[in-house]
Amino acid sequence: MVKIKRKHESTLSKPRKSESRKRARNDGPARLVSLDQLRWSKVQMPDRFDDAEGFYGLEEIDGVDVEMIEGKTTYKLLDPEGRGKDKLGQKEDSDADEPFSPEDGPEEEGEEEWQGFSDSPEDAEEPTTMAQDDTASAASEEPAPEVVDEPKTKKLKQKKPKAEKVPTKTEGDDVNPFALLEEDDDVDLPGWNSVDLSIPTLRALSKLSFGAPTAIQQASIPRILAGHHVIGKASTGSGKTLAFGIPILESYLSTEEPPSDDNDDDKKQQKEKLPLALVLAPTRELAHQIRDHLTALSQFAPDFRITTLTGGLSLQKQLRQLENGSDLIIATPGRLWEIVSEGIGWIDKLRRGLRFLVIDEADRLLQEGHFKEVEEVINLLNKNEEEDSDVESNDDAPPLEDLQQEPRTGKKKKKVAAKLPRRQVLVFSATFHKGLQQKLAGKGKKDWKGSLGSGDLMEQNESIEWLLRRLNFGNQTPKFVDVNPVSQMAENLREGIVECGAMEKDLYLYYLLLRYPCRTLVFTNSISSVKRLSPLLTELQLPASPLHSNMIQKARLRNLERFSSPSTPNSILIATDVAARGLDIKNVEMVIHYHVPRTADMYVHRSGRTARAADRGVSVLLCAPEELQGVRRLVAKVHDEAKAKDSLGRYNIKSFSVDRDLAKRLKPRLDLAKKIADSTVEKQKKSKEDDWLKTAAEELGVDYDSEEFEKRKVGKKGERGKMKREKAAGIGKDEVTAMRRQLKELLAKKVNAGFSTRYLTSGTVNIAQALLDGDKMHENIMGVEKMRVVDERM
Ligand SMILES: Nc1ncnc2c1ncn2[C@@H]1O[C@H](COP(=O)(O)OP(=O)(O)OP(=O)(O)O)[C@@H](O)[C@H]1O
Repeated sequence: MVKIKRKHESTLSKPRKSESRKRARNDGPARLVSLDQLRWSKVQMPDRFDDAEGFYGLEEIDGVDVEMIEGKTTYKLLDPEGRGKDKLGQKEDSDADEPFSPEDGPEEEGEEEWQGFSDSPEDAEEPTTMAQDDTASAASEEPAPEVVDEPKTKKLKQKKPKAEKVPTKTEGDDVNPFALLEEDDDVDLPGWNSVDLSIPTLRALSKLSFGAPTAIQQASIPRILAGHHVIGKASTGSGKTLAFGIPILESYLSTEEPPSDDNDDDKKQQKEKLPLALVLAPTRELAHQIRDHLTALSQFAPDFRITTLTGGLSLQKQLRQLENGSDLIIATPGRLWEIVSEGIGWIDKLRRGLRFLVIDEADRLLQEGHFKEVEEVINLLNKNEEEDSDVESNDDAPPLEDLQQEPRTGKKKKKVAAKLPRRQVLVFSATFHKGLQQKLAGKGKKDWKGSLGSGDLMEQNESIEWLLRRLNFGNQTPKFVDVNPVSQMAENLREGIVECGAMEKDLYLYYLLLRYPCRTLVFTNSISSVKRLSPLLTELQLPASPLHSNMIQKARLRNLERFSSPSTPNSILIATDVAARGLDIKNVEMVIHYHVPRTADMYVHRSGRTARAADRGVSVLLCAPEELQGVRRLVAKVHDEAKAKDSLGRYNIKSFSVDRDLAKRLKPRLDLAKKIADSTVEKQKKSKEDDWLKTAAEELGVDYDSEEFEKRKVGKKGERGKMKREKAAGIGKDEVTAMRRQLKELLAKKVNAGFSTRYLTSGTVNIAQALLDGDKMHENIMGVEKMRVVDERM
């Protein structure tokens, strides 16, 4: 069998569908046909194949045998099981773009790979149809940027009843029409009355026990539903994901059309599955978390399909999910760029389909190598958009507060908006630098657009201003919604420092983890510190796992899962800033900054992994004396300075009290554990290095002499460090076993001599209070559960 390609010529017109179908019905499984009778399909060129050199218009055909009969070339259509009758002229919905599906057609190269791997439940998603709506929700055009400093409590118009999602594959014709009405009665969420939502969304919110919107949700959702671009700022853990997730789901529900019996091919073509929304997230973990969050939100919209596109997991599988149809795509910029730059037709589909572009953790998206990819993706989406980015104007449009969502009737809505953007851009973060905030709030001298200027991009590559300039807001000024204009920190967070020498950080970290056992996230500034601390704490029998960007993706996700598991309430995650943004892990009670964060924003985001939603939490900075001034400055930036300064004008960050005697008694354990951990790490490193060098030497055909190599390395890394590493790596197996035995004995001995357990009480522990009040509060800080740990190890 061959695959034939031909260059498109108008004379080689394809047979009309009805004609070819007729022929198919009359013919047998394998037939001789003329060239024009074959079902040619257009060869799709990669999206980024800019200079096609005449290749556009190329057509191809599969499943054809070529035979020479009496000097003439004849084409024989292969149809092994006679099923080609349908295939010849009539495409089936599920394989709309493929001449033969892998199941139906002859085996093709690469088919196995295409079947994908099943390492995630996403595989199970089934394709369904989705109708697109060209109109956006109603809104008025307001020239000045609207700023919402306080959450608006003003009630919008009374909620109108909405049509329930039309049942599709799981619910048959014999569904009890009253069942859905009965279920509606279950939704009693008066807290959400101010936001006009459909029944499936309300039911999910009720199931999730979200009785009322958070401030950012209350302020943003009506504006997004009304069709505006929104830039949203709210503290960490305040529910920003649903602030954009709810309007996306509402938009989907309002445009979803009931399945029709219509078999007409052309109409089916019109119902092409296009993605409705794209969320860009800076890290893979965050992308997966957003998916989980929005999957829970859309649990009563079973046909709402979410696809995550993240690096480290199978590209083929993600592509297959995209092909199956996706309403919402959640992507990291790298993987998205990989797909759109090499894939076929995706840029076009995104351009035509997207009604929402969400930039989550906007400022971070521009850091750490994402800059170029974000720029490219935005440029591609913007292409050809500038001219037609707004829908028609309607000067009579009502003001925002009077706007009301159309009832979810499942039918297309009336176009009543004034210059509504065709695609809404939603930008969210907990941190926007103060200058920009002022500009967005219209308090600066220039308006936000004018002031962004056109400076050197490379100088501004970490600036959200650059991003805002690049995003296509069309003629609409985005609404800036800021629900915490003064302090950037979460309300229930207690912050403080533990002062210690730079070389004592390991000791005080161990002290804190042992003294206040709870789910704790420890942040460091480097991967090497994560790699060192994680085995060290493991040797000390603490449940610690590492997380950094050099780990393979599956290990990253596994460690996160382990850290979040309810069965390990005192788990510890040692992480770089890859875990600083967006991660929403239940019951993280303490965040420890082993290294002082490099920026104030990073301090906000790291600390924001605790004290989320209504929970409380504590953020502890391990701070060497020489770091103190910098820390004061850093912390001052994220608080209301006027209130936070002491009489000397310094930001008054609390010093947590620690029992230094007790800490000192922990030192022998720590020193021994360090020796063991260092030896293991160095041995692993050496063996990896040796392996790598041996392989490289083999490939180059040279001899590898590890001693010779070491000699050369010394000059670079320093004699002392080298000797230390060598010593650690040189510790024999027996010695390590002996040290482990010794450590076990030390860990079994109590070090809290003089510390009476009779005061220990059960109940909830307020670690922040305990840290603030110091050791006199021992009796209040450790519950029975915690006492068990303390008894064993202190
Ligand atoms: N209306 C609500 N009522 C109660 N809890 C909510 C509500 N909305 C969201 N939450 C919960 O609040 C927590 C934080 O939400 P989310 O992760 O969206 O915060 P965020 O503002 O995006 O935080 P970050 O800035 O750290 O990314 C989640 O556990 C979420 O389930």
